[in-house]
Amino acid sequence: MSAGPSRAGRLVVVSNRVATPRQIATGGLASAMRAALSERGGLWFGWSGKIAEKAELHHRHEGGIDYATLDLTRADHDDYYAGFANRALWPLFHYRPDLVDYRRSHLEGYLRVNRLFAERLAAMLRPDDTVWVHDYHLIPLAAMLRGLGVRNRIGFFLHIPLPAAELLITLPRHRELIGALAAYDLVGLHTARDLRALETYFLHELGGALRPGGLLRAPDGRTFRAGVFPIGIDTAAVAQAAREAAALPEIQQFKDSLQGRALIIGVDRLDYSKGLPQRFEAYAQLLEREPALQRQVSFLQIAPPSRGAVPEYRRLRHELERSAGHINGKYATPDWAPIRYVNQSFPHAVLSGYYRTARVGLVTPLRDGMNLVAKEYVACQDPRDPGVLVLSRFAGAAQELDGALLVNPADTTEVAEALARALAMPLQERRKRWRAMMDVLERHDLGSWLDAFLDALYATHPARAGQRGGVSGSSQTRLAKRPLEAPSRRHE
Ligand SMILES: O=P(O)(O)OC[C@H]1O[C@H](O[C@H]2O[C@H](CO)[C@@H](O)[C@H](O)[C@H]2O)[C@H](O)[C@@H](O)[C@@H]1O
Ligand SMILES: O=c1ccn([C@@H]2O[C@H](COP(=O)(O)OP(=O)(O)O)[C@@H](O)[C@H]2O)c(=O)[nH]1
Repeated sequence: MSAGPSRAGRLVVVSNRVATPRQIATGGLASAMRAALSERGGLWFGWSGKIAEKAELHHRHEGGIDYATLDLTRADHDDYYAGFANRALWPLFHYRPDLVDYRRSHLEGYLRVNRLFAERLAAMLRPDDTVWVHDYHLIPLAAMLRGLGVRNRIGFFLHIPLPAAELLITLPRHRELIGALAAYDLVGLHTARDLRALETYFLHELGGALRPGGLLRAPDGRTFRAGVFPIGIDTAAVAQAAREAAALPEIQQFKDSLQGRALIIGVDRLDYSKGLPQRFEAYAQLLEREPALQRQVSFLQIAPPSRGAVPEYRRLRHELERSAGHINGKYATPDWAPIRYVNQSFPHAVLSGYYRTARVGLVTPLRDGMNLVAKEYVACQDPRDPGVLVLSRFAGAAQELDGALLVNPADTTEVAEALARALAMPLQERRKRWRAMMDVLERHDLGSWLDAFLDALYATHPARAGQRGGVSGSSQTRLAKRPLEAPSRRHE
């Protein structure tokens, strides 16, 4: 626990995805915030995950956390979540402008839901609450809260990459959207590259200024702090779970099924940002280049379906089914299947056993904000006989885990070579690389991430009323009102 600035009042976390204690949290944000809040208590506000006739608010208290979750109507879900958030912001921020499907009706829905969140949340806030908003679904939330008169400290954390300004400017109305970040007191990002992108954008696109001490100044005079806070995992707890997992019957059975073969593991939501088709191709190349490895290795890819309402995700699912079928058809023998491709999610207790069993953790996203799977894989290893992490240089985690074999995921030959090297790596080198990574994970765990962000947030002065161009002014009004006044065109 930090000895930083005083933390009086309640912590209110706001995120689109909320994970209650009994759900499997497939997604790093939900895993991390659940761990964070269960330690400190507080209120978690967000989408209930349900679609209903009207936006009803549900309250419950469980595991020391107060949950307030809101249902979404079908139209709100489709425009805000499956639409603007996941067909415009997600692909653009992951450097896939080719996949952006921008529609004005989606942006309107996005703003409508942000306003709904702001109104419902404002009614629940106490004067000394500190609000922590998460991710790209809710960028304009603080601007809208300020417009409703909320003066509390409000922080924001972006869990995904922030792309270079050249890409951001392709988003219609980017100035109002990205400019709305100035309504927060603190904006946190995973890497220095993301922070550079934010500073460059504010400087060159918005005409703002950089001020000493990590302060950014918007053209209307508002200032806010921005900083790099790489998210961590609960390293000690994850390592402990992995030690205990060996006793689970499903892990025993799984190990038996390998019949002594070396395991390569991948664990990812079924998302095009994770580079799965390229990963399958790299594995096929490995089998082709190193025939001696055939029947000696097994690749387990866990890929729980994600965002099935978005067509690009459905297409990816079909593509991977074809690819896994093709590779198995080409190389399998009656008693060996090269790929075990599983569209199912597993609780952390079981996953940690799979991670520990694997000789290689294969984490090759084309872009990723952080990638907690990479960190979990390392934390789950047996220190006496650790596996090797093969990691994309485009995951935020690569900035910290330099004991991994770093690869360009688009270069499938390079990935195949890294796999061969990982499988053949002597014990001494494996130990050295693992120790270097584990040191980082022990020093910068989930608790220290929370402390660092919250200390920085509590150290800000939420004297919003005194600032020129308060958010109840220009940018909030433009953002919230104009699209809602535009005629609703559902099928552009
Ligand atoms: O809520 P979903 O649409 O089901 O998606 C799951 C989450 O995916 C993204 O996670 C990100 O956060 C991780 C933790 O910081 C990070 O390691 C990872 O690189 C990111 O992709 C998304 O940002 C979350 O909002 C989603 O809940
Ligand atoms: O079957 C699964 C698959 C994934 N996860 C968790 O989902 C998170 C994925 O986070 P990551 O940052 O790697 O990527 P994201 O899905 O958030 O983009 C990790 O904590 C995984 O352990 C899980 O609990 N069960």
